[in-house]
Amino acid sequence: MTDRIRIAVLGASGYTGADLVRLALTHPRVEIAALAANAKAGQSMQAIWPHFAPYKLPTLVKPEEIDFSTIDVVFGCLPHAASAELLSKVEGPRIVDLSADFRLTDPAVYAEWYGNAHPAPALLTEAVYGLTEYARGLLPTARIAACPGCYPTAALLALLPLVEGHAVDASTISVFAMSGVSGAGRSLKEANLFPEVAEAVHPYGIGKHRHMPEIEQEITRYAGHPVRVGFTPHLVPMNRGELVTATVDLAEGASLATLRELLAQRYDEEPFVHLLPEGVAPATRMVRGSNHAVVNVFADRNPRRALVIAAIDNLVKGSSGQAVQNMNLMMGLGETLGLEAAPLFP
Ligand SMILES: NC(=O)C1=CN([C@@H]2O[C@H](COP(=O)(O)OP(=O)(O)OC[C@H]3O[C@@H](n4cnc5c(N)ncnc54)[C@H](OP(=O)(O)O)[C@@H]3O)[C@@H](O)[C@H]2O)C=CC1
Ligand SMILES: CC(=O)N[C@@H](CCC(=O)OP(=O)(O)O)C(=O)O
Repeated sequence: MTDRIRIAVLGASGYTGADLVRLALTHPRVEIAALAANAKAGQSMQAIWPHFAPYKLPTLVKPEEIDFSTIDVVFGCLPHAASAELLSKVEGPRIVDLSADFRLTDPAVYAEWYGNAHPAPALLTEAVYGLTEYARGLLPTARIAACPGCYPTAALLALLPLVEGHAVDASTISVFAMSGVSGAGRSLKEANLFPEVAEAVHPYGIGKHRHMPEIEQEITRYAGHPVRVGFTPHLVPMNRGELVTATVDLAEGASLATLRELLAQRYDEEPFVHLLPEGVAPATRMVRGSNHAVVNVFADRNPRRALVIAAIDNLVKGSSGQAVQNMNLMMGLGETLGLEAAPLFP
């Protein structure tokens, strides 16, 4: 009997799957028991990921070839819809899903924004929205952790303390966001080729990005009334990293100092979320390759408004790192295990 948690990673040939494997390799309590892919099943990890050459890893198989009765935790690093479809057949192990399939509590909202009926609506009640810092009480007993999208992770970490503290008018939130190209996954898309993304910034999903209902769902939960948010993502020519700048009106009686105090109170004890010193702007370079998030608040030219900025690595705190953090809590392990690596700089 091993004291190691046996994990299976579905989608290990994709970007989040690979970063999950990278983190799992140095996690003191994890054994990588099975790795799955789709088209790349049958290949070795080293064949498709040269950076894993020094490591011994299981060969990629199809998900249905895995004996899930030998697995403790399954990570779903799969496209939405395929994820819920496959995970609905997995019985026994705890599930940490990185796709969007279990984030939205209302399957009708999911269908509206994702363009397909939810493949497993009955499982939604078993899922906890896994923004770790706000889900600690629920994760130990949850069967499914629905890891937030990368943009919602950054936006919510910046905004929830202020919304929870009623220091801002949540109905005025507008989020300008930027992501590195790995955020779009590893599949070949013309729009993500080097000549298309290099030396350019592309806004996309303008006025209708699928992370809007996700951010709104969580802001609404903490505001206590329905909220609509503005959200405009941009693709920027870097591999990994994500930065969000939220503009918001101050609530009556609140000041910039109130916002700073709320962020300080909420994050002072957090291992992975940090309020930077006054005047220091969050930047993606500060968190690259790590599970850390950095946030800060600034005065706007309009004295009734404020700017809240957050930076994360989309492949770590924005996906695989947060997924490991959630697994640690689900399995009763120390929350920071396997996630202590400092950011890579420069
Ligand atoms: N990239 C990011 O920054 C973030 C991504 N996410 C979410 O995480 C999930 C994975 O994203 P990412 O790693 O970027 O995606 P990739 O496109 O890089 O990888 C997708 C993976 O899923 C596998 N796959 C695709 N279809 C099937 C199927 N029908 N059956 C089994 N395996 C399948 C692919 O296998 P093969 O290579 O063999 O085709 C590949 O391993 C997505 O839902 C994404 O939205 C969440 C937060 C951040
Ligand atoms: C740059 C880029 O394309 N990013 C992705 C978001 C990645 C992510 O977090 O998406 P999920 O909700 O699928 O998990 C997008 O805008 O759709």
